[in-house]
This record gives sequence, C-alpha cells and structure tokens, in this order.
Amino acid sequence: MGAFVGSLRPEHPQPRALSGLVTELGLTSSNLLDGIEISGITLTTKDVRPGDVFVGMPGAKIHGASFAGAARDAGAVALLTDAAGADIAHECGIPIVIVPEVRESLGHIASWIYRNQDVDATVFGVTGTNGKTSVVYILSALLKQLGVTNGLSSTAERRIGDVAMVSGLTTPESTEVHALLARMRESSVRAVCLEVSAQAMTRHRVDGIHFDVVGFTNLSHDHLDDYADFEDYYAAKAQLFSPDIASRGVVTVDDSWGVRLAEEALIPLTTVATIPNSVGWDTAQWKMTVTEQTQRQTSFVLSGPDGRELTTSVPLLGSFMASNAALAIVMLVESGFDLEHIAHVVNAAGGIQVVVPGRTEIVSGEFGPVFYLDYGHTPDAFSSLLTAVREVTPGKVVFLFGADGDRDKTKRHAMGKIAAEGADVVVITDYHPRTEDPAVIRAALREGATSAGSAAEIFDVADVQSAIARAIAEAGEGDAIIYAGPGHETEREVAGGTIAFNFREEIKAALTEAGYTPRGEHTA
Ligand SMILES: CC(=O)N[C@H]1[C@@H](OP(=O)(O)OP(=O)(O)OC[C@H]2O[C@@H](n3ccc(=O)[nH]c3=O)[C@H](O)[C@@H]2O)O[C@H](CO)[C@@H](O)[C@@H]1O[C@H](C)C(=O)N[C@@H](C)C(=O)N[C@H](CCC(=O)O)C(=O)O
Ligand SMILES: Nc1ncnc2c1ncn2[C@@H]1O[C@H](COP(=O)(O)OP(=O)(O)OP(=O)(O)O)[C@@H](O)[C@H]1O
Repeated sequence: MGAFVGSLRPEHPQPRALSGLVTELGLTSSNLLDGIEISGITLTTKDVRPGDVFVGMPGAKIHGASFAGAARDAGAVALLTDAAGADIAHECGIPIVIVPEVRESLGHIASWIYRNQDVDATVFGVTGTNGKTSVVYILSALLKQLGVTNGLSSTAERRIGDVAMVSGLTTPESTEVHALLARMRESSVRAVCLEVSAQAMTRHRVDGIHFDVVGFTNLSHDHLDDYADFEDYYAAKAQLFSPDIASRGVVTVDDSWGVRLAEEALIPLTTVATIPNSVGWDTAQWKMTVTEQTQRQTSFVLSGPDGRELTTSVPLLGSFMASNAALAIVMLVESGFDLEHIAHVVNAAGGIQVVVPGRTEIVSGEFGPVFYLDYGHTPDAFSSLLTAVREVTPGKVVFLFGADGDRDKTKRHAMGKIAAEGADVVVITDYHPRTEDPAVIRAALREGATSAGSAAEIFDVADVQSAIARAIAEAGEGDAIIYAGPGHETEREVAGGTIAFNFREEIKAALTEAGYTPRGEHTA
C-alpha cells in the first residue's frame, strides 16, 4: 500500500522503433523520431533505465513532465505526456509523444513496447474487498501443484518462480504490469495470477491485458475516501467483468454485491457460494462447506454442477480462507482444468500447499498464546478474523490493531466497535499515521470500541513495540492474540516519511522477551 519500491523488468529487452509506436498507435509527436529505439517505459525517475520512454503524468502533487530533464539524464530517450506536460518539458531535448490523457493510453503503449499484444499464458485476475491476495497465492500454489509454471502479482509481492520483489501498490501501474508480463514470458510462465484493485480499474492499470478468467471475492466497507459511495466502489470492480477485458468470470455470491454482479456481468459466469444460507446460496452453481477447522488448517467440500465434488484442505485458519480456496479452484476449472484431476493432484500432496505471507500467519511457537499476524484492515475482515480465531481458541482472544492515516476515515468507528464486540481484550496502537495526528486516529478507534458497550478491556498504547508487549502480557497458554493490519509489511509510514519496521520480527522479539519461543520461519 505505498509508493514505488522497484519493478521486475525483462532481462533481455527487445528494443522497438519509437517511430513504429507513433505510427502504429496513431500518436502525435513533436520532434524527429528517426533512429530512436525504445526498450522500456516508466513513470518515475526512480526507475529510469537507458532506452526508456519516460512518462510525464499529471499527479496529485506535481506534473511528472517536470522531471523530463532528470529522466533524460538517467537515459530516457523520449517523453510521453499530455499537452500540459509538453508545455512544461518543451526544452527537455528528447522527442515528445503527446496523448490527450496519459493514463488512458498508457496500458496499450506499454503493451506495445513490451510486445504483450499476444500473451499466450493464461491470465487470471482477482478482485473484491477482502481475500484478493489470498486467492492469488492459492491459485499460484494450485497451479504449481498441477505442474504449471506461473507468476503472481499481489499486495505482498510480485513473484516469478523463486524471483520475488516486495510490492508497492496492490496492482502496479500499467508500465510495471506490462514489464512484469514480459519478464514472465522470458521465464516461460504459462499462467499469470494478478490481484486487481478497484483503483487499478479506475486508473487504467490493467489496460492492454485480456484476462482469461476473473474472480470476485466480496465487497464491503473500504476505500470510501477514493470512491463517492459503495455504488461507485462496486462499479469500479465490476468493470473487470466486461467482455473487452475478460473472457469468463467466477463470482462469490455470499453477499448481495456478488449476486448483483452475477446478474449484471456481460461475460459467461459461474457462481460459488461459501456461506450456507447466505443470499446467493440457493442459486449458486458451486457450493463450499467447511468440514473442520483447526488453528492451522481448514478442510472443506466443494460441490459443483453434475455432482462433481472435491474434498480437501487449505493450511490456513478460517472459513474465509476455504472460501478463497473454493474461488481459486472454480477459476481453475473455468480455465479448463478438470476438477477430478485437481482433486487427485492436491490430495496426493495432503491438501493445498500454500503459504500466504501475513494472512492468519502463526508467528508463535509451540507454547504460550497463539499469535496470528494478519493483514485485515477492514471492518468485515476484523469480523471474519475474530469469528475464525474464536472458534479454535479455548481461552481469551486479544485483538491488537491500528488504522491507516490519510486513508478512509469513515471505517475507523466500525473497526473499533467490531474489535470490542469480538475480543476479550482490545489493544489500540499506531499504524501508518502518515500525515495525520496518530492520537486522533487512535481516539476514533477507541470511541468505536467503547461504543460496543462490551465487557472487553480496552488499552490505548501509542508505541507499537509497547502495544505488542501489552498484548502478549494479556495472554497465556490457551489464549490467542491477533495483530490485524500489518501482515507482510516491513515498514511504517510516519509523519510523511517511511521507517523500517519488520512487524513479524518485532513480534518474535517480543515473544522471546516474554519467555516464549517463536516460530523459526514464516510459514503459515
Ligand atoms: C493517490 C494516488 O493515487 N497516487 C498515485 C499517483 O501519485 P501522485 O499523483 O501523488 O504523484 P505525484 O507525486 O504528484 O507525482 C506525479 C508524477 O511524477 C512522478 N515523479 C514524482 C517525483 C519524482 O521525484 N519523480 C517522478 O518521476 C511520479 O511517479 C508521478 O508519475 O501516481 C503514482 C504513479 O505515478 C502512483 O504510484 C500513486 O499511487 C499511490 C502510491 C497510492 O497509494 N495509490 C492508492 C490509492 C492505490 O492505488 N491503492 C490501491 C489499494 C488497493 C487495496 O487496498 O485493495 C492499490 O492498488 O495499491
Ligand atoms: N474471503 C474473505 N472474506 C473476508 N475476509 C477475508 C477474506 N479473505 C481474507 N480476509 C481477511 O482480509 C485480510 C486481507 O486478506 P487479503 O490480503 O487476501 O485481501 P486483499 O483483498 O488482498 O486485501 P488488500 O487489497 O488490502 O491487499 C486477511 O488478512 C483476512 O483478515
């Protein structure tokens, strides 16, 4: 959820003539283009490589064309921008290609530069409020078990086989997405699993990609700072299910948004219901039922049309993780895999072999309280998490969390309230205050927690390390601690800057300090 941190580009770029780009895509340019070869494209000076087209895009703070000179010095051979950018950068000394709206053209231009017009790998896309990262990891793990070389892009990381890079955005800008696809092609990837945020749809980040199968998890309160209301937020995600973007879709119909999407989408659709008696249960084509839950595993049966059935397990806590697995499996079936074959391969290995970093990840060791590190940061995720952990915990549940600064403020009250309704002890702490006053964020969470009127004990501990220690002090053998929010993250965004803060390691250090032995490595 942050700024640019790096990109996976092709190792052996195949340059193309800039004049070809301009002619083939019918673009306008201001200078002579003859003899100029382009091999990449970027919209940040932090990632310019020799032979790049630098994209001068208007931003919230500044017009990117202001950096054309710096980009040229770093090796950029052309500038792509709008009319305002061309005015700003008219003396930059490299050819300028002008488009009416940069974002609207960018995906197709990046696709052309990286030769992605005819991607022959199967492309999967996953959207929804909660569960996208988990579904993408489960899809990728299933494909690996099925012997299919694949790559993924998620909030946690971009990954091609053993090569991984930490992510900045959930869905990278189109310049990065297309570079990633080209790099995947070099690595003989046969399937691509992409997490697609609502912002990615609104900001044209996946333009120039045609998805073979897209999946929808759910829709609940998030990002209402970016969207006027739920209707707007839904519409952004629903765009992924358009015929010009995707061939087929799988929709989880556990909530009314999923039911609506299944009714409205104009592509061939399959539905899956994973909560018995929920709004879409009776009409869904596929149904998933949880058969057993433990701290480390959830088993389920997935039944489909024509009596087809698969029984397996996912090594993650929570019925919602079984929902995510069910969606991933039906997406694979829709892409052409046979359910019986999937069942055979997966069960020969004792279930789905997946590790999802920072999603209900157990950080604690054999003794003492079970410490879950999770990325949940929406009221709905809090609720699912608390229900799941409660079901497998004989003792107390301690819930530790904070909230993002400079992001949707309207969800804070509900986050606090749900925490205090579901936990025995609530510890509120700072998270990423960014430019906001952290005390104000905590006060909103505290107010929500108090409004629950529950018996939960509420602590407000600003310092994150002290808050972790407080949570551990409140729990013992048989109890559980959930740290909701940080998941895989290794930094905190404070006062407009970034500080290194590896949450997983901090928790391990605090567990050790309290006399417990944390897990050696981060396997879920
Ligand atoms: C609020 C927002 O959308 N910001 C995006 C925007 O940044 P900005 O408008 O602030 O950019 P700016 O600082 O004004 O700079 C303008 C241009 O100059 C360039 N620049 C700027 C400075 C410099 O030194 N060199 C340089 O080249 C910038 O790369 C940019 O292209 O343009 C940048 C790309 O150029 C994006 O990376 C950035 O996304 C930010 C990081 C972001 O957090 N976006 C959020 C809303 C987002 O997309 N979130 C979803 C979350 C999904 C989920 O939780 O489910 C996501 O997909 O990640
Ligand atoms: N299907 C689901 N329904 C409800 N909550 C879920 C579901 N799957 C995951 N969660 C909760 O949401 C959290 C985030 O999960 P995940 O990272 O998979 O979602 P995401 O959609 O990728 O989130 P983001 O877009 O913010 O990266 C999890 O850590 C868990 O608490």
